[in-house]
Amino acid sequence: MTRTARIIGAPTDYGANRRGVDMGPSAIRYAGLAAELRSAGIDVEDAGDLAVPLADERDPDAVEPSEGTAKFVREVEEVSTLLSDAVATALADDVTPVVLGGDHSVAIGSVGGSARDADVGVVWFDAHGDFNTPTTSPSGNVHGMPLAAVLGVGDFEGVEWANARGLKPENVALVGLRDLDDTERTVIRESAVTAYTMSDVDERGITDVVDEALTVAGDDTDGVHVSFDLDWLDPNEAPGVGTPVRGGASYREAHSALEQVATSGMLRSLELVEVNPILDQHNETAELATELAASALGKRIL
Ligand SMILES: NC(=[NH2+])NCCC[C@H](N)C(=O)O
Ligand SMILES: [Mn+2]
Repeated sequence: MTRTARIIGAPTDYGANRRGVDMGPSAIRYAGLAAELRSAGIDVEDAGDLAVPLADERDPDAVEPSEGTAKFVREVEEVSTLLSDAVATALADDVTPVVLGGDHSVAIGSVGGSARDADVGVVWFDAHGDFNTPTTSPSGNVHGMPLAAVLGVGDFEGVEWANARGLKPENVALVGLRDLDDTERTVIRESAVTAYTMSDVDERGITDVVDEALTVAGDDTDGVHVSFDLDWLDPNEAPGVGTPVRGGASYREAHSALEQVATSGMLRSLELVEVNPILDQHNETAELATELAASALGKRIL
């Protein structure tokens, strides 16, 4: 059966410190996402963009002290709720949600929607752990917190709009970490999630690591959500991201990892986040996102 992908744009940058990721969905569409997916034999629908509160009016000083150090948490809640509904609706319609960020805080909505009516595992490709809580975060930026949010860790315990119903930490695998904050490192160690650093990738090779990550995420679940932060790649490959870290995945490793995702047959929902067109060079990071989405959805060379 042909897979149908439904593109859902989440043009928000409320979770990031640098402006510009709100233009990610536009840049990825302009790079030819729909055509690329169709050429791979995938049917495509485009649900357009979510109505994100106007970012031009944002004022960090408007953040309530009672909201701790999580900046724009009310706006993030609003976007998460909209996105969670859109993702859950796509799955109910039997199509595969392909969410375009936006900063990585959008994962709160995508994982929430994907795990609303099913048990879901998550494979998280990222340079960072995104496991801070408002208390541990050095920046206050919610894009460094989405995994803690969906898992209900720390301050996020019992926060209904943030916690993903059908997700257990035992089914979460982080792949390719190379930049953790000190407290975040402790929180990850204490959690039941499985984390693979870039050193694990160096030692074991990408195939072995992703194979194990998919086993973790797929163990006794109804499917896997793939959260793909473009900053997982080396900045030489993906310069258009707000928080680049040297020593990332290569172009081939990224394709190979996502081809494995497709081959596993477990992909339930996908998101591509943190593309920042302002920092990009000639839209190459958006083009890369487009290609990688096709690999995750089953595009093959032969
Ligand atoms: N999705 C991302 N780009 N996250 C970057 C997080 C950076 C840092 N750990 C923070 O909490 O602020
Ligand atoms: Mn991230």
